[in-house]
Amino acid sequence: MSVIVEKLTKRFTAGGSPAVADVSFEAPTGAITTLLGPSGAGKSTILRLIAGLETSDTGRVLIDGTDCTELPVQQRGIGVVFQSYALFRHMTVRENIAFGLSVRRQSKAEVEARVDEMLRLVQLEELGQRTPAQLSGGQRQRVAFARALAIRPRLLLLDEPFGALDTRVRVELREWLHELHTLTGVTTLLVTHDQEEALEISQHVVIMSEGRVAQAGAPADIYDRPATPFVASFVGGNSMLKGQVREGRAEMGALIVAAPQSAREGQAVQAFVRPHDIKLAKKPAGNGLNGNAAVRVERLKSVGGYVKVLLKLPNGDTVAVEVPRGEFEELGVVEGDSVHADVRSARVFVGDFSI
Ligand SMILES: Nc1ncnc2c1ncn2[C@@H]1O[C@H](COP(=O)(O)OP(=O)(O)OP(=O)(O)O)[C@@H](O)[C@H]1O
Repeated sequence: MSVIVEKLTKRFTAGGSPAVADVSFEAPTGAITTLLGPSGAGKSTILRLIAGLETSDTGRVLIDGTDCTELPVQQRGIGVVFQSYALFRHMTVRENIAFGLSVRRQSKAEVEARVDEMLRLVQLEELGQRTPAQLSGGQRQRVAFARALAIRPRLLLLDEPFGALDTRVRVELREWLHELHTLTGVTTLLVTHDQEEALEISQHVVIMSEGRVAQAGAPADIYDRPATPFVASFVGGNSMLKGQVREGRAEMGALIVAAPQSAREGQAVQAFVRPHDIKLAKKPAGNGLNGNAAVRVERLKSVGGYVKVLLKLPNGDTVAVEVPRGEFEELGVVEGDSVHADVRSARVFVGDFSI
């Protein structure tokens, strides 16, 4: 069941700036689509508009080709999981999962069978008689998924479902959700502000900024070809460098990369460089445009299998580089040293821009 959002606009205060402004996108059938963006970008509001929990000022929501804009929440066939567990505290896990089913007038045996199936699906077969207070945060969230999926929704909406959990559980559950989705195949729309989660888990990403869609596409597309300075600054951990076009090249202090073909002499540029796209060497490499750029190692930080190197350019700009630990040891530099930096690739934007 695909979801098509057409020109949705929502203002919470008359005359104020819209929380969602003329938003259109498609969430493809059977895929996980992520709405990714900073806080206040309008992600949750879009999800609530699709669920029918808010009414839009203008625009339409089509689920599998049917206009659902006016349809009451219960008739949309949607399962929702929020960040806060929203489980009933006085009910057992089984009762929580059965909740939506009982309302649908199914026989007791049918309900019990479906609850068993859901408990197996979320791997909590042993915990059906516990109450939410007797579960860990991760387990509670799995119950919330079981409850949302029990009604056989045609669409699953997830609003920061792992937002309240610690990093380790969050990463585990991300993998778990991926497997769950492979088993169920339910069209899913996930709201997150965590780009790693978005890039890892989804087949389609919609980047939001200030109530609007900044870019939509496959995760690799967005990562490799950010369409605007905002997207480049938000995704990929890029460092941003300012500079100018000179002789067909974008010069940012000591670092130089090829300028886009449309660039004219003297134009301002903004270059976004990913942390693994700078090659460091003790001696000038001489094979890149800027193989001889000497820059200062400002700070070093070892993080697991790689080392984060913060470089300071002669113009005062800083650039973050990630070097695999083995490579770093061969490089043999300490804070305060000078190294030669070669930018292997950068995304360059020319002209007037704002982030
Ligand atoms: N019920 C409401 N009443 C008034 N303003 C609201 C309401 N809900 C959201 N907003 C405003 O709409 C804008 C978008 O909020 P929304 O929660 O959709 O953003 P978000 O991208 O999901 O952010 P977050 O990640 O922080 O949840 C914000 O400026 C927010 O303050």
